[in-house]
Amino acid sequence: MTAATASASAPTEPVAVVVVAAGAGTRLGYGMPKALVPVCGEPMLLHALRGVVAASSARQICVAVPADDDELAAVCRAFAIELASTEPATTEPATTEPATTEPAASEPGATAGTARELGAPEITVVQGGATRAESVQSALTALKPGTVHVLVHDAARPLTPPEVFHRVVAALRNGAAAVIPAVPVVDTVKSVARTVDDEASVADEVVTGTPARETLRAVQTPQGFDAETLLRAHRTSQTWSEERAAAITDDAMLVESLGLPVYVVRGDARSLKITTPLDLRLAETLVSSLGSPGTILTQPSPTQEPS
Ligand SMILES: Nc1ccn([C@@H]2O[C@H](COP(=O)(O)OP(=O)(O)OP(=O)(O)O)[C@@H](O)[C@H]2O)c(=O)n1
Ligand SMILES: C[C@](O)(CO)[C@H](O)COP(=O)(O)O
Repeated sequence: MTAATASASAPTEPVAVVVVAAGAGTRLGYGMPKALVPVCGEPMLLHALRGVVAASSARQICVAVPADDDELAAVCRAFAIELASTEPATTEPATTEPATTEPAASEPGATAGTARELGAPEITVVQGGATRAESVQSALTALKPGTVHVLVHDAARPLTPPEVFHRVVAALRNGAAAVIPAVPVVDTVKSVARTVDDEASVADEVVTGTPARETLRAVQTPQGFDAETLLRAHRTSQTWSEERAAAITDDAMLVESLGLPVYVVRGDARSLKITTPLDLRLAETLVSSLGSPGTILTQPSPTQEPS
């Protein structure tokens, strides 16, 4: 199916959301995994998970946490309980499998059973890897069979408004195999090179070019994919050299490398990635003034251009 021929009224397909939360948060500098750092008193991951649930009808949320983590897995367990106490019961028959036969949610591949029994998305916890791409790969191995669409979302973007998820899912349902949210770049962007010899005493870098700004976008998450395509893209990247693999900064570039189109939908300034202490302060200001992801649904973005 192509984007041009797909029908907007296509039936909904099973969606899973991968939330990557295994990063160290070195640039934030809190001495703990970034996803655990509190945003207005609650772990960043919890804000992100609430945002995913408020926005999407995912049947599974697969969270990649650091290998030596207990605390983020505990956040996931607590969230599954929170969901179970707020979600209406499903019309599907409840599983007869007792929750106690499932592995604890802190174990790789573990599922928090309570939420599943009540029709909320399954929360699955896996061990992340040394890089973001490896964390995604680990989560992909734990997807439920039959998953058709996968969204990959950064725990470090805890304030992504639901509309962004909706745009991504709509593009998938309209036939895209890969779709990313993005915003225009506001600064003039330069390519640079390290200075050498005499120039090095003048400055560290020198400009090599100025790409046309109208053609540039700052890319956000969730990035959405046809599940088979994303799996194929990650499998292919596992054959890449260490140097090439180290340069992977998002999932879309893996699909690009397969020669497939990656479509772009409008992102949102509120979907900022918390990377530095200044980003954290900004996020806290946004939560204080607009509320948490589940409660900022109806607020227009202060920086959004009219659609
Ligand atoms: N090995 C890794 C590295 C990153 N991530 C996740 O990928 C997202 C984007 O990464 P980034 O913001 O760069 O987070 P960190 O890697 O934690 O940041 P830093 O480079 O400052 O350590 C985050 O949600 C992060 O948890 C991950 O799951 N596994
Ligand atoms: C995936 C991403 O958030 C898109 O902007 C970004 O590329 C992650 O980059 P990082 O290197 O993990 O900070």
